[in-house]
Amino acid sequence: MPTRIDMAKFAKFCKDMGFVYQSSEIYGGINGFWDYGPLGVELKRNIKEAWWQDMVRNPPPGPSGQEIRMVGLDCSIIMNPKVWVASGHVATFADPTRKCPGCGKFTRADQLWAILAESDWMNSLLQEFDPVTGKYDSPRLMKWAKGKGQKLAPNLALVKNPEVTLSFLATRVNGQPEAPPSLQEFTRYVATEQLEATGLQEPCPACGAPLGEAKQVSLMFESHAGLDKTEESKVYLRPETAQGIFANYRNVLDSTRLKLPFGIAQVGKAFRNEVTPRNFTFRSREFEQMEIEFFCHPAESQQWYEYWRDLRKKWYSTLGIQSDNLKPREQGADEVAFYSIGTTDIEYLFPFSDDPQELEGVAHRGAYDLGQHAKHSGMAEKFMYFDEERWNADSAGRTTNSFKEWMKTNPPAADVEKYQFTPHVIEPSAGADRFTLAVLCEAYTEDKVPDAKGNEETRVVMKFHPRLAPIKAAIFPLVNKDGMPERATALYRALKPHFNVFYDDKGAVGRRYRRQDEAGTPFCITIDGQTAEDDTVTIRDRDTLKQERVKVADVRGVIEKALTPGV
Ligand SMILES: Nc1ncnc2c1ncn2[C@@H]1O[C@H](COP(=O)(O)OP(=O)(O)OP(=O)(O)O)[C@@H](O)[C@H]1O
Repeated sequence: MPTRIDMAKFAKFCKDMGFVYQSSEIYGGINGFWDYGPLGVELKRNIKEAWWQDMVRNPPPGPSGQEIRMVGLDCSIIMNPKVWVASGHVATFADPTRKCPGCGKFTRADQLWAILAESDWMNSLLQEFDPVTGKYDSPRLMKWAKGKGQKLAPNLALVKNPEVTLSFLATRVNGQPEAPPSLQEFTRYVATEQLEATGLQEPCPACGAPLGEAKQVSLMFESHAGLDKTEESKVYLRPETAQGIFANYRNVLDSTRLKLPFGIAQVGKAFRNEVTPRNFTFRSREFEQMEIEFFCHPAESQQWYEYWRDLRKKWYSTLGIQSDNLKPREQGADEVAFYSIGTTDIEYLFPFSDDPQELEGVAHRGAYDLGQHAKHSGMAEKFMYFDEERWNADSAGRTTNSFKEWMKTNPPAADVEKYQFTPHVIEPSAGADRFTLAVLCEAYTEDKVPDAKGNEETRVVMKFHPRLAPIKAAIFPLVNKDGMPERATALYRALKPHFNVFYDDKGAVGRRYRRQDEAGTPFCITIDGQTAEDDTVTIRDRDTLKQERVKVADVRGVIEKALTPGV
């Protein structure tokens, strides 16, 4: 089984440091909602700003070296509900869900095994199981079944029929000559045996009672606009930012006079009434998306799909995500949406799961979305694109320069589609919170460093890419005398307009370094006795621990260099 991070422990670290807090914690919290603390808000802002800078303001050239034209939008969260009828969300944005007749809790049916693997009773059971050898000790599991198991999941097969379940596990787990089973497989063995031995349904993750049948349940959050709470006043909180872009496609074309291909980007909140919010912020009910709809000629759409798919994967690596942990996966025919010509999920190996999980989907959506809005709005002509440049360029051998006149000659449909068509759309759709979580997981490192006396000590260091680091530099006067605080304050004030910097004069310098390591600050700048003599300071690198003497006037340049985008 892969090494797993204890998400409860990790969430506590994130809380203690001020990265992420549970929403409304003083009232017991609310499932699926999170707040970002002082460090977290800077981290997430840096992520969104890096995305905007690299994808919207300065995307790399296209497949033939051409400039990429991108603009932004900021749409309302509540839109005319007809948008969501046209997009298909009202009818089909739902997940298969199973209700537990025992405790009344709902579970997402298509993720049941993964959810079961994370349940309290499974985690308690795992403590009796040796994940390194993949073996278990039958008497320990028997003791669990008769003790903790009775309390946590009295209906579980292992609790009801421990002898039968254990003999089954002996053949399937200990008897397995190949690799040890994954956590989900192990869970499945426990529950499969339950099915075979007792004829019960799969167990509820919360209480172990047999679950009911799967039913589709809508994920749309509903509200009402206006004081009358009627069917007519019903509105939805947007479940994605994309539809605001499609609904404004014509407005953007008219106000910017952009020509294909071009992209429209939006960053904003989305809401999904997820059946089983889980894995810290990974699956929340309120989250932020960073979405691009890239409109292009149908004949060129495949190359644009490949451009965005490759670029988006590369972007994560340039921000410090190790390539080995990034797993782009082309969706299979069984999972891809019916209108999609191709979809690649860029997945990340989060430490809470043995399977990679989606960070972003890059979808070739064909003409589906614009086609739907053309149909439902009754304004089909607004969604057709006339490619004037191509029409003018292809004038050779034509008797008229007027497209209207030419249409009267009944040209073949394939010829017409060269000039007038519904654009195809490539959609790279990323989650700002999911990437923030990936960045937090990837950055979290425990290493050994020498303490003040030269002894080895364990430090926690958040190895954020400098562009994403919440604090770029911390400034320390070595001691609070001999003019050092004044010089340190002057440097702090000089850097503050440019970067998020932090001034700390409390405690031993070693302690101050540790605090900044935990916050992921790439540079610690110390003003010491020598500063008064030659106007230099030391800059300590968070990762290498190397200290360099640098002229005060050069400090800003050192930080700026580390923040240069690298896509
Ligand atoms: N509940 C959620 N919490 C946090 N981020 C989310 C959530 N749902 C979607 N996202 C983010 O929005 C992106 C685009 O949304 P999309 O509709 O493609 O997700 P999805 O395929 O439904 O995701 P999943 O399969 O994980 O439910 C996802 O890749 C993810 O980063």
